[in-house]
Amino acid sequence: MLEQEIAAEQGDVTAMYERLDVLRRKAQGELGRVQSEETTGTDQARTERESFTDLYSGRFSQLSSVERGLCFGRIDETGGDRFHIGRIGLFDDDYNPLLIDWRTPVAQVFYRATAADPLGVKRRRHLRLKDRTVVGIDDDILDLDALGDADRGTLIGEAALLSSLGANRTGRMNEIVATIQSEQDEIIRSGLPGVLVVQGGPGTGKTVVALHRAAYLLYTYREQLGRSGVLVVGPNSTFIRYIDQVLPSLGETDVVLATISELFPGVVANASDSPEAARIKGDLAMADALAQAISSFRVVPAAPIRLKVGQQELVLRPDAIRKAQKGALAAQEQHNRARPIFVRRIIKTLTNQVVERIGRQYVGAEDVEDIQQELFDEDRVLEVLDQLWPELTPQLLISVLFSSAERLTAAGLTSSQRAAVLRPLTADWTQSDVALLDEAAELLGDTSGIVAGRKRQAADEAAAEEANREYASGVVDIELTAERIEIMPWEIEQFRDLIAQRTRLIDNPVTLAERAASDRTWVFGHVIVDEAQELSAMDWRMLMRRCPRRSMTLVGDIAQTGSAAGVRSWAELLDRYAPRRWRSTELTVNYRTPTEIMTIAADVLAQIDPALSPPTSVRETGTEPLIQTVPAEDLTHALTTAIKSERETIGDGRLAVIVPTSRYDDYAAALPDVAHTHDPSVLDAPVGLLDVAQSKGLEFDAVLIADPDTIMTDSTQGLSDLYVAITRATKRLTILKRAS
Ligand SMILES: Nc1ncnc2c1ncn2[C@@H]1O[C@H](COP(=O)(O)OP(=O)(O)OP(=O)(O)O)[C@@H](O)[C@H]1O
Repeated sequence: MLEQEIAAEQGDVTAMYERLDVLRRKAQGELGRVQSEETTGTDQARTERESFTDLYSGRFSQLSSVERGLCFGRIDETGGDRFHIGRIGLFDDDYNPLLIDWRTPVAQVFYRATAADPLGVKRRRHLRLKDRTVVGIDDDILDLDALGDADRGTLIGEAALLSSLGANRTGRMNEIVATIQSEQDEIIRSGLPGVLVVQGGPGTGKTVVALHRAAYLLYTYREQLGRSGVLVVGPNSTFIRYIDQVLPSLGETDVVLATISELFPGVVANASDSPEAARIKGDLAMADALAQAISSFRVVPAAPIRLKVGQQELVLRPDAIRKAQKGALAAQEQHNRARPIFVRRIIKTLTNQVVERIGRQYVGAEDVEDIQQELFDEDRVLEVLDQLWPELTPQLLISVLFSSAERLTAAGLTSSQRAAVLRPLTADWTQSDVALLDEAAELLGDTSGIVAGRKRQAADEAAAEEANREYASGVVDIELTAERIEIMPWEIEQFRDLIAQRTRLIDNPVTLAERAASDRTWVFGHVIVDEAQELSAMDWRMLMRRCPRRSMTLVGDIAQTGSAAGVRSWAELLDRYAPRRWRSTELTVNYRTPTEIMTIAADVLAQIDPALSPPTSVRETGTEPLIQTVPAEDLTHALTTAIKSERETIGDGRLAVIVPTSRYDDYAAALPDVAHTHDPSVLDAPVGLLDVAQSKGLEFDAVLIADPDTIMTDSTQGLSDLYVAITRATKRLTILKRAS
């Protein structure tokens, strides 16, 4: 019976792969033809060729990325219809569906139907393929009477799920289209508008669900999101590397993946703040402090300023300066934008003095303009203007502010706050500086040089845009009429854009993701934040600017908050930024950490907050965690021995050694043979040495925690840190405690 079923499935699957091969060959053939065609050598001909190349190579790589596990499911409806679900939609020559894309609305029942609520589905079938061969099928009969166990209602395709969860980790996150669970699917397909908060304990799939949601939204709202892109924010660069293959493997590339440290273009924020400095700099009070700091740069001197201009001595009195300042501020513009008003007023005051000296009756309107221009060009005048109202860049403001106790006082910081944040003028940027730079940019506005440059660029771009659109439309029409290209109806607009964009790219070679990443004022169509609990109030202020529509997905776990400046309550955060426009949901099943390890994690969680309960593990491994206490002086030796024995046990799996941040360098020196955090290969290496912050969001087959007591005392969030460390393991956990 089973063999017959497998043989029947094989017939369908073979037909799908044959269709895939046909489409691939077509795309490849078109690509080869376009590339080998002679062009007339003009810019336009080159543009046209590059656009065709992009179209066909994009299609070819999308068709290639779906080779593995092309089809993974089948739905049999009660009405008798049935269809296969897979990574991509495929049709035969008569447009009959061979395979339905997992993101389409029809595919939804595959993930949602449960025994309790079958949604018109009689049977859900999971197919397992090895290369192009069907090697297994696994059926859920969604008939309540037959199943008779309502508790099994939420988990689907257990065999398929459990076999994927038990597999060794590769060091990179994988997509999970074949085994998305019902509670996860609801989140993935939740509508685009508003803020969706996904709270969930460790290993509940928050990250993987957020990434599949990005792929779903880009597919479903392509028109809207294709132009604005999606921003995915993760906790650190190792994590970004860990997830960066998931979206491309789902065929999506219009996504910017970044850490908070990377959100101010041009700034690389590699240094770290002390927890106290991070807390102060992350507090919302910094927004006012920066506004005050900026106003302290606008100076009204106590005594008149005397300026020697040519042969004359001009005088700027404090009350004239005050008046000019007041007048400029009345315009309610940002600091740099209001400066020209101040400058004009001061120049006018000085011009009047010159005119008075000459005698008003001898000076005509043109002479007045000349005098003004001369004053503008006078170095001494510019110097005074810069003292009274300097043009400021965000970088200058923040570096000067944090290196000057006097300016910090003017900004309203207390003496203990000043002591925590004061640093040298040339100190490296830290992660908490980024939101402050962004805030400063908002308060300061562009400098005059940037404004002039932007105006020029906008005018050039508008002219080029118009020409491009016209040209692109012409090319598409000619090509279609001459039947030189085969283009699907839904690709026509995209192709027109591609040509228009390509023409532009001759001067300006950037993709949407690159443009978005390099523009501080870029507005994203959707923003996804992972480990959202770690962001400070100032980080949120910055992120909200990137998404004024408030279409966001925030995934996180308050119990895992490691940052002293992090989120304590989603309601508190979102009632401020998206009142009545946010909704929250929870993931409750832990797919990563087995029951045996979660029992230990649960004890730590109870100490964080007795009201919290850990997610339920789907798996047991039968292997209890090992907890050993060793004398302090033997810790490194015990660690080396444990690493060796764990490596032997897990074979080609991955091992993480998680150590206290304060002792990281000591352990790094003692363990030269394991990959360290800043080593780009840390994810691929068999053993990686990490502290808790760097292990956030990652997972490993085995985890070795050294000196948990120091992890707990290293930070005010020590218990949460330990909870994070314990829950990184998919199979084995060893804890080496230091004897006191
Ligand atoms: N439906 C699923 N099918 C297969 N694997 C899944 C599924 N859901 C989650 N997983 C796997 O479970 C593991 C944990 O998922 P993920 O990292 O997204 O959890 P998380 O909630 O972000 O965890 P943490 O908060 O601890 O970082 C990953 O290996 C993920 O691929």
